[in-house]
Amino acid sequence: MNQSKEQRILNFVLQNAVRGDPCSVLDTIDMYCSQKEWAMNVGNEKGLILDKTVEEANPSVALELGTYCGYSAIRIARLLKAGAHLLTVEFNPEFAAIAKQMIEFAGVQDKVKLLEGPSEEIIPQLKKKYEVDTLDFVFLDHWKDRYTPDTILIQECNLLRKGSVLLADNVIVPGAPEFLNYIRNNPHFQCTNYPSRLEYMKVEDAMEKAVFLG
Ligand SMILES: Oc1cc(-c2ccc(F)cc2)cc2cccnc12
Ligand SMILES: [Mg+2]
Repeated sequence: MNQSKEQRILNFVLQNAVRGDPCSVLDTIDMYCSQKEWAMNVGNEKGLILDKTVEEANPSVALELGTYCGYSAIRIARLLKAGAHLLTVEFNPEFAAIAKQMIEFAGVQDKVKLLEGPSEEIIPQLKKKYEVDTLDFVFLDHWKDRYTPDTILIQECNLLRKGSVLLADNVIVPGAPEFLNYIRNNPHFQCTNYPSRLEYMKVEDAMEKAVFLG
């Protein structure tokens, strides 16, 4: 059975990156996906925006929707303070299996909890099953038609507090126009747009930050 692209990316990391060194894993994924096979990692350009947003938020509890191969989970986890942790949700079992190995190779597994399943099922479980009080940071990077319903669900589950930071990838490409309309017209959020480029491509993309005002 021939390998998936995601398996090829993982193998390239296992053979070329430094075990326990998150930055070398990120650089190796970026090298493979810019030179060999495009893949939907947030990449280094938008990754720098993600870094700055995470550093500014300095979250104790972070949530990621859309793990894929684990690139942004590693990117976020490497910046977390002692005792802080990231919960990352992946619906696709093949992707989750790859991400688990990628996260362990990078050495950030103690800071990351990978939850496999649909976001709409997992979000309502966060308080009771995963002992979350509130989320300090949320990275939305899953299917774009889930951005709005999951943002509403997160609010309904009382998971945000004054100052919680949401950051959404791909608001230009593939695009999340309905989410932009929802969040920019919602008086409970203060929004900022960060123009950038689609990972590994000379194509315009952007990230949207939304701070919950309570
Ligand atoms: O960063 C992403 C990029 C794309 C994408 C796919 C095909 C294209 F031609 C362009 C962009 C899809 C994503 C789906 C989920 C999370 N992130 C994505
Ligand atoms: Mg993305």
